[in-house]
Amino acid sequence: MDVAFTDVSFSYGRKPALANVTWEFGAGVTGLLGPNGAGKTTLLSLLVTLLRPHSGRIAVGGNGLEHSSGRRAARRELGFLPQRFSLAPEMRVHDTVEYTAWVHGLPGAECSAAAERALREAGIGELARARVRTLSGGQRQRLGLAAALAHNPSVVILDEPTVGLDPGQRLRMRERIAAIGADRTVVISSHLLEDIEHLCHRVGVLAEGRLIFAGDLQELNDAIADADTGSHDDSVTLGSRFERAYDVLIARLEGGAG
Ligand SMILES: Nc1ncnc2c1ncn2[C@@H]1O[C@H](COP(=O)(O)OP(=O)(O)OP(=O)(O)O)[C@@H](O)[C@H]1O
Repeated sequence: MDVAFTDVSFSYGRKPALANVTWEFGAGVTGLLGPNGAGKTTLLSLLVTLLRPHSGRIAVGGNGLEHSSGRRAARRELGFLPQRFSLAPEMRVHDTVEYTAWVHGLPGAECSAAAERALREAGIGELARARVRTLSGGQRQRLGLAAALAHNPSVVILDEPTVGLDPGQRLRMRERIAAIGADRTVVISSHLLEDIEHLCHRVGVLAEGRLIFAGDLQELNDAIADADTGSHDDSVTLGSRFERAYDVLIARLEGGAG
């Protein structure tokens, strides 16, 4: 299912957070990169209809979010894992996701099976009977992912899903996201390139509310290599070069765009 932003702007009061963003992506895993404060959460919040653009248009599978009927139709297709979410510690894992499926409007008789499917997809099927309070940080995060998948959405939005995870948990989360992206549209935000370079073939880069790059990973790699050292040294990870080259990259891409 395709997602399209057309000339979208948003401000918090008088403070601009997104300016004239035009960006489209479809099936597979798309990365949204940018430093803290770049506008990633704002862009994702607009996509999941928590915020409304001040100008421009967003469409999910052809449903324009400017109309209430379009927002209703889009919400059925959207699953969201926010950066921060709370869980009821005494609830069991399965019941947590079953409840989320019900909140999303699934018929009561289908919610238990939907929870089982979502937990399997998130890679924590074996924890269905566990109490939430007994889960590790990585397991909690995958429970959040299962909750986002409870109503089997076509578009899955993950806001910094690997923040605070140790390397092993990060890897398991990455594997689940890759599998989920095999037959859905997934967008994942991060301020680090490390996960994105393993997961995404398409990338958008936000800086100070503007989309300064949209393209495939190879194009980004080339732009970073040029900005960083002027050479293409494959022995250094793209992530570490991205960190070093970020300011130069922004200046070059802005220069190129202007
Ligand atoms: N509720 C709010 N009220 C006022 N300003 C806000 C609010 N939320 C975000 N901002 C500002 O809007 C800009 C974009 O913030 P946003 O959270 O979208 O960025 P981000 O890229 O997701 O950053 P982070 O990685 O730190 O979450 C920042 O300058 C931020 O300070």
